[in-house]
Amino acid sequence: MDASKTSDRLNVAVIGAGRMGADHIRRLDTRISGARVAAVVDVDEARATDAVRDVPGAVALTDPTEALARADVDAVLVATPGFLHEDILLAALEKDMPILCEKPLTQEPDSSWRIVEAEERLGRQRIQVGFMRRFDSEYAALGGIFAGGELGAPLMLHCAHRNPSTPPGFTNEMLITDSVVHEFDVIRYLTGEEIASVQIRRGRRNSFAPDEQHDPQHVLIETTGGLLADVEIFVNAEFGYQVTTQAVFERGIVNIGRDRGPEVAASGRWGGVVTPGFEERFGDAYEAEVQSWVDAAARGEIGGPSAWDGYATAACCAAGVRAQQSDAAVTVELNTKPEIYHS
Ligand SMILES: NC(=O)C1=CN([C@@H]2O[C@H](COP(=O)(O)OP(=O)(O)OC[C@H]3O[C@@H](n4cnc5c(N)ncnc54)[C@H](O)[C@@H]3O)[C@@H](O)[C@H]2O)C=CC1
Ligand SMILES: O=C1[C@@H](O)[C@H](O)[C@@H](O)[C@H](O)[C@H]1O
Repeated sequence: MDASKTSDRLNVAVIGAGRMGADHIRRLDTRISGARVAAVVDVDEARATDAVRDVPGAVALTDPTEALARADVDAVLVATPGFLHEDILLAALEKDMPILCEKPLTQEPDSSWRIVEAEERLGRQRIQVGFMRRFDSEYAALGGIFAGGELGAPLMLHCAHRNPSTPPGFTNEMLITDSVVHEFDVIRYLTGEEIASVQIRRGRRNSFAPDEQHDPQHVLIETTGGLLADVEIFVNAEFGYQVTTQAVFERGIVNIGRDRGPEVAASGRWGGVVTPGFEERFGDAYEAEVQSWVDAAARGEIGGPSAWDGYATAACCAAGVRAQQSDAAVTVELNTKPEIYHS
């Protein structure tokens, strides 16, 4: 018998050792309890080898199916680009393994729905989607205010999502499918409502943005309960990384995500530090997300957003991509939620 299987630890294969995968590998190796990295898979062999160099007992592979077939692998963390998620997810579901899939679940509603159907055939939820904002302490506190009702009914949300720059190949559609997908998730999470429609206005364009992108864009969202939300998505903002939300309630306003930290007065100036990227802004949230997944896997459960959440946000993204073509609001089309996702 494989010795690692006799331990209580979850033996994780991380698929994709790029920016996010490498970060998750470090986290699993050093800060998460109850799990170990058993394998790292990357088509770029050197990258896989680099990633396991300091991880005791982990093997470097180039083929995801090889990892899934190993006796010392019993869970999968998917961190390849979104367009590759479907095949890996279907193969891991075949093995009935706990899966943490980086967002997006997949890039289109049809492929996301195929994942939901595969999980439904399995009869239980196995996939947790990496919408880490739900694990951020400020979003959680805001969620508590929504649920508690002490400020009355929520009326509006004003969101800003600013990235310093985009990697090569970041298309105009990806402003929605890769970035605003997070706002679709948190708006659903905070309100407990699905999103009914998406409208996009493209105003003045940042001349420093890559030619293929119209950056920034203004996304207008209405939930099924009539709450209005707006999102400024600005992905070449240069100055740093910023994700803010202002929630307007009947009896108060709540702001989250403003850069805080030590305010230093020195050399004739005062001020703080701008957050450079998502790793710094959401480091604690990623850690809580992965720990929640590991803990839930030991109980045969998932510990966060589900494949349904992945599907519903993919449907919002599809509406958003259509909305980029005109100024009209586009209705979000959703299939009926399967029984296994009703808690
Ligand atoms: N939750 C969050 O805040 C964030 C989530 N992400 C998500 O994480 C995922 C990965 O994004 P990044 O790390 O930024 O991408 P990346 O491009 O830095 O890394 C992707 C890695 O996957 C590898 N790869 C490509 N095809 C493969 C295959 N067939 N099998 C195995 N490995 C393969 C590449 O060689 C590369 O090392 C995406 O789904 C992205 O949306 C990314 C950034 C932040
Ligand atoms: O998920 C992420 C990236 O993939 C995406 O490109 C960024 O816009 C988000 O801020 C980050 O959290």
